[in-house]
Amino acid sequence: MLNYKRYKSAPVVNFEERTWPEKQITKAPIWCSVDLRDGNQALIEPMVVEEKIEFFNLLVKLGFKEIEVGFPSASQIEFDFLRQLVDRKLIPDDVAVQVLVQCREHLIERTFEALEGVKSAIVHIYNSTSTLQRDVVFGMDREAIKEIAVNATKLVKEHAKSFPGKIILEYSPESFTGTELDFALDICTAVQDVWEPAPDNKIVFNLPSTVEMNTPNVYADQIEWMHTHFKNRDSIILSIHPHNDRGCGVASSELALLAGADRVEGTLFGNGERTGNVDILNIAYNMFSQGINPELEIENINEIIEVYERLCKIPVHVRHPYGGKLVFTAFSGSHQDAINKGVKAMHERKKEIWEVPYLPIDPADIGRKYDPIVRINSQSGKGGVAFIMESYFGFKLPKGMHKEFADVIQAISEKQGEVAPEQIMQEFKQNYLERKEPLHFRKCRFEDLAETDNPFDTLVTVTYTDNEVEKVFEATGNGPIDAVLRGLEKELGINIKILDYTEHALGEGSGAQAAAYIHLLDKDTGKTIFGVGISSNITRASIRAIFSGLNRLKKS
Ligand SMILES: CC(=O)SCCNC(=O)CCNC(=O)[C@H](O)C(C)(C)COP(=O)(O)OP(=O)(O)OC[C@H]1O[C@@H](n2cnc3c(N)ncnc32)[C@H](O)[C@@H]1OP(=O)(O)O
Ligand SMILES: CC(C)C(=O)C(=O)O
Ligand SMILES: [Mg+2]
Repeated sequence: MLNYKRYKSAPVVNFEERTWPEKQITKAPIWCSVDLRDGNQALIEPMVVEEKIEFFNLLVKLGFKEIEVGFPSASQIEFDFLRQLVDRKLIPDDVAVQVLVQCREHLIERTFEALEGVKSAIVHIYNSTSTLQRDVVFGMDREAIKEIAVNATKLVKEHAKSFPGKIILEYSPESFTGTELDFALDICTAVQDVWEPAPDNKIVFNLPSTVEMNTPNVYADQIEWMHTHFKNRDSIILSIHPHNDRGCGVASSELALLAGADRVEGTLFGNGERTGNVDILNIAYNMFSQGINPELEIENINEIIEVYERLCKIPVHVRHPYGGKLVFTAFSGSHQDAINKGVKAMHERKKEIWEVPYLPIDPADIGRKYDPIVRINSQSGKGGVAFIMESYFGFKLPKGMHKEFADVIQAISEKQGEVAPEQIMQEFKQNYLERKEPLHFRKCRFEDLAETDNPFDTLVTVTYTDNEVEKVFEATGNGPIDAVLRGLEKELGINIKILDYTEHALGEGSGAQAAAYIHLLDKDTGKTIFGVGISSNITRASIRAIFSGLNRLKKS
């Protein structure tokens, strides 16, 4: 049995004035990527300078205006990376680079050396404020911890005065979620008093869930409490920095945005310490799926995945929201059926708003138009097979035929597992289009009897082979299909009724083929079956469909 008694529940916030449960997200926050710092510091093999540069360029391309580029005082490689960005003029004018540093004098000095030549920088200082870390890491009381933050703020302020570019201060009471709220506010206020921000020169207070310790509603309460208790709130950018220890990083972020946060720090696909930082793409695509502009250029997720996987050397999980290989694919029958109907309804009703069951967004909108929406295995059903036939090959099987053909595919999938679209098409050809034994239609001549005394309007002369023996017959009927069928009934001594007939063009243009589907009833046995034919001539396609159906009847 699990020894759960070793653990205690994290405290909740007694904050009845909360308003976040009533709110809705309506606009994108300020995004700050921490891939090159928090993400990078958690990699088995941290990125080398050239890799960081490629990642930085990707972040710029995606539209990030604030990018934490590293911890330049921590190592030469981190220092050199920032120098490369500056020396190679890789930082666009509208992008602020952010640098992290502990509240320690020599590290702050080294950080400013690294920043030389930067036009706009966010200097991000942090110290841990949680009860646990005050006790076991620092062995200090609240006042001493506060002094660390205040002294560092003074130092940054001194450096900022003589710095030629713009410096914004970001302060993180690290381990905020394990910190008493009154102390978090007290330490932020002390920093605020030293820095003296103003509405046109805001300070960033970043309230991290360094370790996710509770349910997202508790984080939201903590954020709203701070949001409503900060003084001079209009001089503050309230930033969040959720981690994902409980797997709720995205939910925590979304509730924290409702609770008053202005800014989100996170990473692509949630890379970062332990279970990761919050996945910014996930939040952004969630917004997009609700009709909100996420204000990031993320319409080509495949390109993002390619760069991310190559540089971080971490694969995106197949079930990862939006990015995973399987997240837009349905294997199961009822899902496939609903998707098939939903996609059809979208086209037929020319709907502007995307509404397809089981697909929260159109994969094509984020560059995943070649992803299979439907894959066929033994859990699949007739809707899925019909969807493959239409979306891959253009065959709009009549509804009554879905089960007949799905049964053919089901038998195969039960033996071999997944059946690829090409194999489904192959089976369709073998079972319908190329069904030429024992009867093989060769050619047909038509004569119009409309101006004659004949009660029928069409005379056909059909050449076919029966078990490879060539035969010819003449027959009359109302239209070519009726005439051919009457002739075949006589020739073969059978009684056939046409239950249904449909046809459609298979492609654009005059050279396009047509497909004809015929549903036949054998009146003697009561058996029904479909036949399918294709040709550039629709009458020929229909006659082929009759022969296909009769061959299938004979076989069955
Ligand atoms: C939640 C986060 O992700 S925070 C960011 C974490 N990222 C990193 O740490 C990556 C880069 N860090 C490093 O390379 C190193 O830690 C360095 C170079 C910055 C500092 O290295 P060192 O000084 O050798 O070691 P270390 O980080 O262990 O320093 C610990 C000392 O700093 C103190 N300290 C730790 N964090 C802070 C802080 N934010 N502000 C002030 N002091 C701090 C500790 O209490 C400890 O003090 P002690 O020596 O009196 O016990
Ligand atoms: C440096 C801080 C903001 C951090 O990464 C965290 O608390 O997770
Ligand atoms: Mg972090």
